[in-house]
Amino acid sequence: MEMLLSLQSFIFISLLSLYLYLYFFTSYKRPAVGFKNYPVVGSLPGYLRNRHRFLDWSTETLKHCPTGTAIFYRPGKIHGVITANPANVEHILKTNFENYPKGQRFVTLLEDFLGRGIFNSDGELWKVQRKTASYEFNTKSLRNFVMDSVRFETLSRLVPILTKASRTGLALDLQDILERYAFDNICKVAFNFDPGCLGGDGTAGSEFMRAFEDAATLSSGRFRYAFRRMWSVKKFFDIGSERKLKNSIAIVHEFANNIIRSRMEEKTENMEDDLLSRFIGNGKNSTEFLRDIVISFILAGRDTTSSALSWFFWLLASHPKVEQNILKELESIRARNGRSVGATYSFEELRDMHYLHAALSETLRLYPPVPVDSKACRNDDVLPDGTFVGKDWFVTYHAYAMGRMESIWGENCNEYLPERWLEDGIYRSENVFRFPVFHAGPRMCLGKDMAYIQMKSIAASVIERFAVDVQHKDTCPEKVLSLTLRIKDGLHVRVRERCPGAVD
Ligand code: HEM
Repeated sequence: MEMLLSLQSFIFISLLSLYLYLYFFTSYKRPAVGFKNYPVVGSLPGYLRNRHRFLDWSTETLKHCPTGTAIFYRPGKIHGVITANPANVEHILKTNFENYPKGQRFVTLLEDFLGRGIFNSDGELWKVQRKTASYEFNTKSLRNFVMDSVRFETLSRLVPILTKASRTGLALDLQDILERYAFDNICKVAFNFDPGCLGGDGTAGSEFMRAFEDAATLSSGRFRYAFRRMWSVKKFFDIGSERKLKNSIAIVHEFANNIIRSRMEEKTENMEDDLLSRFIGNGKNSTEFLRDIVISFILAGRDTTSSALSWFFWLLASHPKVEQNILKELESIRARNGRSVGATYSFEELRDMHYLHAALSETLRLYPPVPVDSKACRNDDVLPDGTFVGKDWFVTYHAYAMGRMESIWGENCNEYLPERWLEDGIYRSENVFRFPVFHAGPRMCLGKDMAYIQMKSIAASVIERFAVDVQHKDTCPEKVLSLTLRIKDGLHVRVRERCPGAVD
């Protein structure tokens, strides 16, 4: 009898252990790994159900994949691969760079707008532009030009607008203001033209800015058609969004052509420090070539910094301790150099803002302006994590998901914690393949330093003068994914002056 009982207990305990093992350590009850592949329709149903929250849906999916890589299926065949694995990112962006160009599809979809500018070309055409541009981006004179332009836009436009709003109690869309700021600034740097979209009279530039925005949004919309060639049918019949795109592009191109032509007619000694003047150089390049370059730069520098700063001000609103630390850092830099609020910061002073640099990088980690970036695979390949990639598949690295991976950032990966970037108070940069927010390898962002100068100048000037009260600060705003990651419906704020007596 006793033996029977102990046999029963043994069987019971064994079954219980098996059940617990299956429950906790196997895929039982867990979501399927990777994007679900349905017969005939591939991963499309999941994509269509989650299109409005694509970034979070794909992040959840990648988190459950053993190597952070998932295959995406088109009806009937494999479409491509999405990865959040740093070793794969290094392979795609650097080690096997030649095998992962932008590719024909990307280039074709953006060609009407961007031509073959640096942002939209591969091979030799890209190399030539990259060589000249990287040389120019490293010159001190360009840096000074950027500093002057940022100083003017901040003191003459941004601060007065916020001061007025604080005195009248007016609510503002801070994202819109930051986008206008960035557009003015990048036009100045690209071809020394001030569109005056933020607080200027704006007549010359407003139409250009609107047309540019439409052209960028409608061109990126071509990537999202469920039927891939639908846009070319609409283009052929000149209807709907394609008709609007054609008109917007015509405005942008005419505007840029006029500036370029008149600049080319000027004598060389009148040349300015802007990028166009530098590219005109020996006078051998055609108007069209120069136009494509300038438009690529405006596109690259336009919405990226404004996107980062919009998310930064939203995060800051619910992290008062971070705001205090930034204020303390600014105070100590001012005290050290005997300057009062209102005097602008020099390049060296901006460089010394380690905590602010960390707070901005931490924002970029959680809300990268370019959250996903795709390449085309030229020849069959195997990624370092063992994933096979076929010729003509797309390969996407997911910077947004990477910022949320425990394997990269640890258990507190979802927290906003600028301190993770600091060692003894000094900013410590992260490996670019774990933090590919500015891309990496030969095609790494050329405007990174310029972006930090601009972001730090704006953040410092605003924070030390104004308290920014964000409406609904405790709810994460809805995201919109066009070419960059924006806040849907803008960032609505009221501002209060901190020190009305500051020198302006
Ligand atoms: C926070 C701000 C910024 C972020 C996060 C950012 C990020 C990026 C990323 C991810 C790419 C690669 C895109 C691709 O695959 O083609 C890129 C390329 C580029 N960026 Fe930025 N960018 C920023 C600001 C700027 C600014 C202010 C400029 C100034 C003009 C700029 C100029 C460029 C250029 C020219 C390229 C193309 C490089 C090439 O293809 O060789 N970026 N950037």
